[in-house]
Amino acid sequence: METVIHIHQLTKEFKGVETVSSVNMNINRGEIYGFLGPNGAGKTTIMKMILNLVKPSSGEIKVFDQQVLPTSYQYLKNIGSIIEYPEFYQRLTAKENLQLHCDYIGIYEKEAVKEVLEIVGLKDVRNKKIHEFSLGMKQRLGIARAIVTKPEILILDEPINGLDPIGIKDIRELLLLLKEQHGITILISSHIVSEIESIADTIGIIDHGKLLKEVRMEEVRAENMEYLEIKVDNLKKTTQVLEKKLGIQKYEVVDQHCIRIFATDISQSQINQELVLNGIVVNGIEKQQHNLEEYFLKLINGGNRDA
Ligand SMILES: Nc1ncnc2c1ncn2[C@@H]1O[C@H](COP(=O)(O)OP(=O)(O)OP(=O)(O)O)[C@@H](O)[C@H]1O
Repeated sequence: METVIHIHQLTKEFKGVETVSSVNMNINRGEIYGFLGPNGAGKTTIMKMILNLVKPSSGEIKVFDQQVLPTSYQYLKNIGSIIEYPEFYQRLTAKENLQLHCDYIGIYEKEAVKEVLEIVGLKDVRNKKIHEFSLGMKQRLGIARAIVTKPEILILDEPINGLDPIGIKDIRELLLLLKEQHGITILISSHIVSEIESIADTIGIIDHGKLLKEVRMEEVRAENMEYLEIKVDNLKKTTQVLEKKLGIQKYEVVDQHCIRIFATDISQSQINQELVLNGIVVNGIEKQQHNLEEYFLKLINGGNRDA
């Protein structure tokens, strides 16, 4: 897999306070990287450092194998971004706003504006003035502006923030289309897990400036999400049977009568049978799934405990 953004030991201090601490991240070509963390975790600061808007205190950022230096700007032509809220000229139309942007950055490809308006689904409202636009439409126009230069990377800081469920769905579909049909690598931040759970290929979980985990979504699903929940009358005896008779080590005790078993090849009925054979009353056994929200909260709480 080719890494397009490589971040090594990145640290940022503001007035002696570390807001980003020794962060390592790898964003691969063609993927959607979901950058998850509560407000103030340091997501925007990292995105700004990638875009050379904020200078790192230490550490290294490489984009397409080129180290980002305070004087680097050429690489930015290959990155589209929305950091914080996208601003537009309210009295101009969507098309005029994009044309103005193209003039400003020196793109004279006539078709570019038309093309991106079509991609983001704003072709029919291209001649509407921005003050008539909904938040979702403005976000889509922001993405149109970010991709009008045909960048290979798109960096979006909380693009779904404040949108209604339909707006969220629209943006999700748009991002998948940009990834799948246009091969764009996308880094998207959010503080709401469910917003990016379904589209991210990799997630990076950040809290208090530290990257707690970087993991492929398929790994999260396979390893952490599926579990067997068993309700029993005797916890101690159950853990003994699980460990000694069935060789199961990966389990979690929820309470005195409930245990969760993760990543096991042993079938539900086999486990049930063994427990019953050993005189344990099994009041329930069923397959369940953790959602990413729980996984995320667990990591964040664990991170706080360690801090
Ligand atoms: N220019 C600055 N000067 C001082 N402190 C700053 C500056 N920029 C950011 N910070 C601080 O750095 C921390 C991380 O902020 P950042 O905006 O990167 O977080 P975030 O994860 O993007 O959160 P949010 O979702 O709220 O934007 C915050 O405590 C913020 O106050």
